[in-house]
Amino acid sequence: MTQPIFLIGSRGCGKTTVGQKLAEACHFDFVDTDIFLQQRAQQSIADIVAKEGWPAFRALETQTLQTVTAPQTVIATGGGIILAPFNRDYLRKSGRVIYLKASVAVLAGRLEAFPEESQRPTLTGKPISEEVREVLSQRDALYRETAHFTVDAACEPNEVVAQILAAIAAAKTSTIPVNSATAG
Ligand SMILES: Nc1ncnc2c1ncn2[C@@H]1O[C@H](COP(=O)(O)OP(=O)(O)O)[C@@H](O)[C@H]1O
Ligand SMILES: O=C(O)C1=C[C@@H](OP(=O)(O)O)[C@@H](O)[C@H](O)C1
Ligand SMILES: [Mg+2]
Repeated sequence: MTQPIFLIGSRGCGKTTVGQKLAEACHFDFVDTDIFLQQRAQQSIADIVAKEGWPAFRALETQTLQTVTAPQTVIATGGGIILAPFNRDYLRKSGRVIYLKASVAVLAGRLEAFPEESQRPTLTGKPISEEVREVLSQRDALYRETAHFTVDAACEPNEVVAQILAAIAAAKTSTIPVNSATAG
């Protein structure tokens, strides 16, 4: 299996953390669209959004997604990558897409502990747990329609990696189409 593996899901679900471990486990390269984009732009996401607005960030994100997509690579995306229909289609066509799903309580707990505000400027102006609830209710269906597999992102990172590897391995040996083989 050399297809890229894309990790999608809400802020704080662990895409960056799990992505690094998954890449090590598969002997794949690792790229994070947010880290790549900020290095290229030589500024933080908070600065890009403050100066140019969210649409400018979203355009850079779509460009970055295409630039970093490569075989044998695990790609951690930003939580809003699935907002653009182009990105949703591109992700599904270009590799295996994994939704790291977690509850509002788990996500809000992690984001309150590690807000990383330079990478995660507010999306709504509301307190973290209210924002997480509102944004997840808008995006959950988009994550589900984009993903080939959904995993439980509330457990510890090595366990999330194990779930992803098991889902990919099961799909390889199954005759059932990927979409109907899992919750995703
Ligand atoms: N499975 C996990 N269990 C506990 N903490 C986690 C887990 N995954 C991520 N974290 C922590 O949550 C925070 C956000 O993780 P991160 O990987 O940056 O999420 P994302 O890239 O999806 O926004 C980090 O501080 C990270 O250490
Ligand atoms: O949910 C979002 O819209 C965003 C999530 C962030 O990435 P993480 O999901 O890695 O925190 C980052 O791309 C940007 O702040 C926008
Ligand atoms: Mg991240």
